Amino acid sequence: MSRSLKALIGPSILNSDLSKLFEESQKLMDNGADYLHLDVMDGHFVPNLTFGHPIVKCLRNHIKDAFFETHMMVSRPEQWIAPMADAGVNQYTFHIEPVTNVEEICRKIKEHGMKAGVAIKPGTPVEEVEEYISVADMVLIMTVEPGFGGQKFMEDQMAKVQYLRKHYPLLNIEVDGGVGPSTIDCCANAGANMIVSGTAVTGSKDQMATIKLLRDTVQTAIDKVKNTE
Ligand SMILES: O=C(CO)[C@H](O)[C@H](O)COP(=O)(O)O
Ligand SMILES: [Fe+2]
Repeated sequence: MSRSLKALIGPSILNSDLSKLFEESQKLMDNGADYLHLDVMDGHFVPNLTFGHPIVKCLRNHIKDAFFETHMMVSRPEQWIAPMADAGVNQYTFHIEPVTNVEEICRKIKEHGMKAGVAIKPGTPVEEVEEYISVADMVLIMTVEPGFGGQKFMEDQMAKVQYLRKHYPLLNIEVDGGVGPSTIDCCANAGANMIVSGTAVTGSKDQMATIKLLRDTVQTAIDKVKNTE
């Protein structure tokens, strides 16, 4: 049986009311999110702080069945693998920029029962992440400088997505930053299938409709390519 790509929407709770992390997260799942994208920042790799594994573990105690992806914007990704696995994380996505042992980190993530995602910032060439595709489960192309929610989508990053999709038809490619109804066509047509959307979803009056619009747009683009093969 051939494997096929699926459109998946993972809202980011970064810009929501974090004092209500559980309620906000549950609401997103109830409104049709496929997974939750949890932005972890260490104040060193990026100039901002969010939360770490103790909070993720508390969230997991209240939300048993959602797929949790942690987007690790940290200088020492290796340090947090075991605690995040213990916190119930399903996918550990880290930036390749601050480390030299990407393969080893991916191996360790998998040994801890999680999927491994490799991420690049806008200034990092796509070739630098391409060499790790065989050891990773997903590639994240950032469409803003990591660190803050609510920034403007960087359309020029779509060339990286197009390149990866052309050469790796079944690769899970995620985009993150400034993605919403006004930029989703761009992402879908370039070939992204995993969509992180923060402000556009959490700030929307109708979360369910917004999540559906994002998913339908991406799935339609995937099906179109499938039908021309
Ligand atoms: O990783 C991130 C920022 O570093 C966030 O996931 C991202 O910015 C999502 O928020 P928005 O859709 O509002 O841009
Ligand atoms: Fe993120």
